Amino acid sequence: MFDALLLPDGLSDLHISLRLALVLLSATAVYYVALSIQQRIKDSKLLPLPPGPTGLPFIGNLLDILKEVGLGSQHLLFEKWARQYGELYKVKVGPFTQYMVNTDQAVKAIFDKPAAVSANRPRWIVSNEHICNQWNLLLVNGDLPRWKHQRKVIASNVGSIPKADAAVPLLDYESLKFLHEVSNNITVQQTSQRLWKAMMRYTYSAFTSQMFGLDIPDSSNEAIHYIHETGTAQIIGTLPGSYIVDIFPVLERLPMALKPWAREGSARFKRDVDWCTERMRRIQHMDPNEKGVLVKESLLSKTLEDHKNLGFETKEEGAYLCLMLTIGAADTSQVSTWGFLEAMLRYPDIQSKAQGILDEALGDRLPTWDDYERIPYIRCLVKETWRWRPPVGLGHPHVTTDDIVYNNMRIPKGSRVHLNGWALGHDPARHKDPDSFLPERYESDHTSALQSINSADVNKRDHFAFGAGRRICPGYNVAERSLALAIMRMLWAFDVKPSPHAKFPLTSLDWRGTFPGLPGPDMPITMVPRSQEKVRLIGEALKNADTERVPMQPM
Ligand code: HEM
Repeated sequence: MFDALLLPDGLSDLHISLRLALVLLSATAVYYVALSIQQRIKDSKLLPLPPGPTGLPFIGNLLDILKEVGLGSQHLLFEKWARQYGELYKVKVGPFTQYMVNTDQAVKAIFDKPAAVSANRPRWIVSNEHICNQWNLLLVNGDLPRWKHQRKVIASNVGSIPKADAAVPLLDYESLKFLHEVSNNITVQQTSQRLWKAMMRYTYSAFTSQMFGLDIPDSSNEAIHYIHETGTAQIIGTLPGSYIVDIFPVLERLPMALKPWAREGSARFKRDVDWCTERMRRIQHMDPNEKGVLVKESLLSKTLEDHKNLGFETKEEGAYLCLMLTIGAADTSQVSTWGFLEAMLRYPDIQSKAQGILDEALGDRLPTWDDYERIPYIRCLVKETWRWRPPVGLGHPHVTTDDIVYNNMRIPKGSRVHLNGWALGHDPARHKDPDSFLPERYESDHTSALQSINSADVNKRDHFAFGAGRRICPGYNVAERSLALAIMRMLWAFDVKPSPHAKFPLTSLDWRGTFPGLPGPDMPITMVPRSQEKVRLIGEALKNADTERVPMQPM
């Protein structure tokens, strides 16, 4: 019965191998043709994805986008395309294709539901692999054990409600210092660049205190520049086309001598680790009596005091995470608060209304975080600020690890998907009169950031400022406390008014910042104390806070 398998006379081993190879090759070819037919049959049932704007060969829509970047209005271009092409469109930015996700239902279907499938990041050779040595959770893939571990550390030590509540005393203190600096210095009150710097000190210090247990006492502290510059270099490295090796990854195979990006990136990583380690040593060697409770509560102290260093492979990685979290938290919080001031500048009636509500609820008492629950209008202001001026307006890209089919359209495995945050917040189908700042639109929404993000009905989500899916910002509970407190205290203490050289009508594009759609330091505002009594109360409150708290060492 095995005769058929016997070799006919005259067939050499070579012939047999050739025949076998031929059979294998044909089988593979048949297999791939079958697969491709199957995919085509599948695809034929799907609608073609809206093609998106037409672009030039190879560079795609890069020129259109760069032109708008020059004008500071790239978010408006992506918004315009969303209105033109609908829920989902693709755009070519040089050699990269980006899928822009423009409706809440599409966000749910692409980011939330298949969360594990849309949790990776693009490959950023310079930014992720060299500058950050794959230690920065914002840049690494979602299936990396380090990402999972760092998210766990953040959830249990920084991001949960109890931990966010534990950070309120730091926010209290730093916001008080900000009020004090502004209310006592007429030059700061009247110069928007000085106000910007004072606000930067405030948000940077709030987060270095929380992460490192070290604060930033004044705006000239070198740490502000260092942190800002480090974060900027990392983000620039993620922009399409910043580094040639991200376009042609094969270049990464060159010897080190021919890879300046790798040498410079690794040197930067070493510099950053040294910077963090120096601060770690200071905390390690601090006299225990000098360590106030807030220092002990910092993420760095907890990492050092835990006998397993919170599970980090090295203490240095823990210290580095403190820097990454400060980078993620400080600028976004600063520009959120600055965006709120833009609203107050342009909507004086809303400012007066909010001040009236606060005055009625508090009299002349300084607002605290506990007042947030008691004064629903403040929640409306917080939500409206993040809808109107989302700090990450074009989303941070996720990469898919499998095909995703949405509304009969297929996003192939390996695609870059962006939550088009600005377009979503300004979608007239979602928000009536979307370009106006109207906190009243949230009057019947009493949800916290946490509740809204977890709302089963995506249509009820307040906004998408924190992203979506598995990579959603882990700091939203802290961010909500930070913005709410800043809003209450600034409204209580100051009138926001146009500066004498403001050009009318006020147009955001005249004072654009580096975050798309958000105002920068040239926004023509002044902050005038509402009364001398308030200035006195601020001084008294800061004096009491200084006596009660063990001073922190500066960064
Ligand atoms: C106004 C405040 C903030 C805004 C608007 C904001 C927004 C965002 C956005 C849009 C993302 C990307 C989400 C995605 O990929 O879908 C993100 C990621 C992140 N944010 Fe925030 N954020 C804020 C504050 C904070 C704070 C206070 C912290 C820490 C205490 C923080 C830590 C992070 C980290 C670590 C990531 C990376 C998460 C990952 O890739 O897994 N952020 N944030």
